[in-house]
Amino acid sequence: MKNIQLRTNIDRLSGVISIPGDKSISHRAVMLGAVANGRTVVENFLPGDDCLSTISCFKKLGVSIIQKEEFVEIEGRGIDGLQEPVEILDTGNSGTTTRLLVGLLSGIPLHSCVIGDESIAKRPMKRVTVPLRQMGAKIDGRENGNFTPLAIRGGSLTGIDYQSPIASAQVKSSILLAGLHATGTTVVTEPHKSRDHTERMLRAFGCEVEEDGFTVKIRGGQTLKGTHIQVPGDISSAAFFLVAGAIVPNSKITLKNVGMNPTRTGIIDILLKMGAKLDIENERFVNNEPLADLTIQTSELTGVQIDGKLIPRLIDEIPIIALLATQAKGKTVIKDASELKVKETNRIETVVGELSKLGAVIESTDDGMIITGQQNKLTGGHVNSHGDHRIGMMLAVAACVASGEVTLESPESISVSYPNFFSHLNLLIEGN
Ligand SMILES: O=C(O)C1=C[C@@H](OP(=O)(O)O)[C@@H](O)[C@H](O)C1
Ligand SMILES: C=C(OP(=O)(O)O)C(=O)O
Repeated sequence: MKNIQLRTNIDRLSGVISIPGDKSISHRAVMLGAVANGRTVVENFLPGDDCLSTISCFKKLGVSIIQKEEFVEIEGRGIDGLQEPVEILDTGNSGTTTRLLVGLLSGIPLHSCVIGDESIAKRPMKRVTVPLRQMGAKIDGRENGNFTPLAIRGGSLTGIDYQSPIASAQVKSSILLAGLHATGTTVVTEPHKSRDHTERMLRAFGCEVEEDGFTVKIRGGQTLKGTHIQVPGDISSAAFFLVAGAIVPNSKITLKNVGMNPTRTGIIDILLKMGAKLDIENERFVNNEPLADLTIQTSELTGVQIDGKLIPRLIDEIPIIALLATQAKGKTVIKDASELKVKETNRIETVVGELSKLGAVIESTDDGMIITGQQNKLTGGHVNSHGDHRIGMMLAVAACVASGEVTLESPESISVSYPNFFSHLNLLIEGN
């Protein structure tokens, strides 16, 4: 897509929007639905490019998946029912699809080949191929299985007790999905708790999963029963408008149906700690996942320190938190976030580089960044998403508080997780 001119110098955001489905939960609904017995219906599925890549891979594995306007219907083939794919499984830009799929396929006696786009080809896969090989999976790939394309010959796995060196839901979920097909029990322990959507959804499909602190256990050989899933709105998508509402003058916006899983609500903790005027209403549960409606207003903000166990609870929100910090009083220091270097882009580099172009005072560190809030408008500039959806959306929100013209290169990446992002932003600018 061509460069676009972003809307700048916005004097007010107002209105109500319903946040689209959670990306992590949408992926898992398709994956678990595919290996369940019977039909699974998924409401509020996120039709973002990443989740469409998951659907396309499972269709190639012989699963019938019908996408309708209101829901997605998956005819489960049972735990042993996936077909050997004739074609290569293309996971596009999605790390979640790649790592969870490789875990699931490791346990099934099929040969398959998994490939993604240029960004996926640079993202480390050893974090899953090492434990999966310990379980008995035969996986080949560039640099001894660290990079795609990966060739998998699955089957005959044995449960392991794995201490993960990183808090990563993709690592944990990949091993748990392999563990479904392994003999004995598979145990994963993390240094901090990562998002637990896989555990919650396995239970919604009738599986037993034990949790004790940062340890999760699954017994192999369990069957899944097709179910009805209602996907909550994605808090990682809501984060862009939470920040926009807090920093654009004269704003008050309500975001409906936001997933409030405590492993994901680090952004809420940070907004409140920085002094944001945020109301949480209508709290409820759907399919073992908490939801709420959030109202945010223009706020006086103060810088904070963000580190340690908070990092996995807001890892995908760090680009937009960096923007938030540019509009706060004082310094914000983000530490312990070197995982940012292995996302769709090196997000320490892309956040610091792109926000600097708009006049922000921000510097990178080895494992994070330091932002000195200016409390005045950003400048104009020519910025680039670098093919990273979260960088693209962060820059579109940055433009709202920029005084000059802002041009965005590679805006198309935004459809990876939020295809109707610009229509929602325009609705709030026009005041719906
Ligand atoms: O499991 C998931 O759905 C995800 C886990 C996180 O990655 P890591 O597991 O690499 O931390 C996150 O950054 C990603 O957007 C989605
Ligand atoms: C890191 C992300 O996703 P994934 O790892 O699935 O590509 C993200 O959505 O910010």
